Amino acid sequence: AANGHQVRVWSRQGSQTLEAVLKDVQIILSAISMIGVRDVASQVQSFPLSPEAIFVTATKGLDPETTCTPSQIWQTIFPNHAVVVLSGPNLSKEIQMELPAATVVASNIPTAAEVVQLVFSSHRFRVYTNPDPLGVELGGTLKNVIAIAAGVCDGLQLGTNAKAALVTRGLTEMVRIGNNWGAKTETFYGLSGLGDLLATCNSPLSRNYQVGYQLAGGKSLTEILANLQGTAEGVNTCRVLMQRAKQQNIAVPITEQVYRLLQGEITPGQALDELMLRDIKPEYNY
Ligand SMILES: NC(=O)c1ccc[n+]([C@@H]2O[C@H](COP(=O)([O-])OP(=O)(O)OC[C@H]3O[C@@H](n4cnc5c(N)ncnc54)[C@H](O)[C@@H]3O)[C@@H](O)[C@H]2O)c1
Ligand SMILES: O=P(O)(O)OC[C@H](O)CO
Repeated sequence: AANGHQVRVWSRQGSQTLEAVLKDVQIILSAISMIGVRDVASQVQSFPLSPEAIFVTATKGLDPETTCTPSQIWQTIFPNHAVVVLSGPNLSKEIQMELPAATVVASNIPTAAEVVQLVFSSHRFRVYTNPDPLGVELGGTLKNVIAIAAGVCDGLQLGTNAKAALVTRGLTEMVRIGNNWGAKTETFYGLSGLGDLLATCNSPLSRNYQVGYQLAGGKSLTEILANLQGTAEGVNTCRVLMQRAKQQNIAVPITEQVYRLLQGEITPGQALDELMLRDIKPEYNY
């Protein structure tokens, strides 16, 4: 809107119908929580759309039923439309305050990503294109689980060394999962991977970080989620990821401890011991 584009907003709480909002639009940006993506995408399917309409997805989650990413859901339902992933270190409260930020847009159709780059770029929002939509989407999604662990680390006051080790090994875990999925390694070292990991693992504005921090403070997950403003996607992502890691035989030690903590099977202290006492090994398998 700040760039002079005409913008219409739809939400379940609003007065306008989804059909009216979508009439003749060129870009459809979805920032729905993962839990609602399939349902809303199916509703959109029943409305007439411009054949050139581009879908942009900002959701950072995984479908519990299929382990699909949000863009995969949109692309399956709209095979003839371009789908662009938008993801990066973009804590919404800071964006709202017009603080400077950068992000990444990625699509299998490069021209669609370039259109979205142009539409969203401003003097306060720097947008880069990237040719690896899966890697960009997984960066924003997988870091939420590590952000929960980072919140626990800070909540337990484990220190700067521990946090650096956790975030670095967290990135290695993200790369391992991403590679298994078919994403490119270098994408995870960019804004949508390392960039978003740094933002969420170091900010109390991150809901995922807050979940971890408050778990370390002794609150139950139910209590934390009941009082949280907005969605902490990492809780669902962690469960879906554990399912996929087991199926694909991927080593995900940090995700596994976050999962057991969220399930109430272990305490934050026990999760720490489990990670520290794992078998010693080389840093990388070259
Ligand atoms: N807030 C951020 O900083 C930020 C930044 C980038 C990306 N994201 C991602 O964007 C998504 C939304 O984040 P948010 O902060 O706006 O979360 P939020 O919880 O504040 O808002 C989510 C919205 O989705 C709606 N919704 C949920 N289920 C729905 C359904 N079945 N049908 C229609 N609407 C439904 C909710 O009503 C709500 O308006 C998440 O996946 C998040 O990871 C958030
Ligand atoms: O509040 P969180 O933890 O969902 O993080 C928000 C965004 O993903 C930050 O880029």
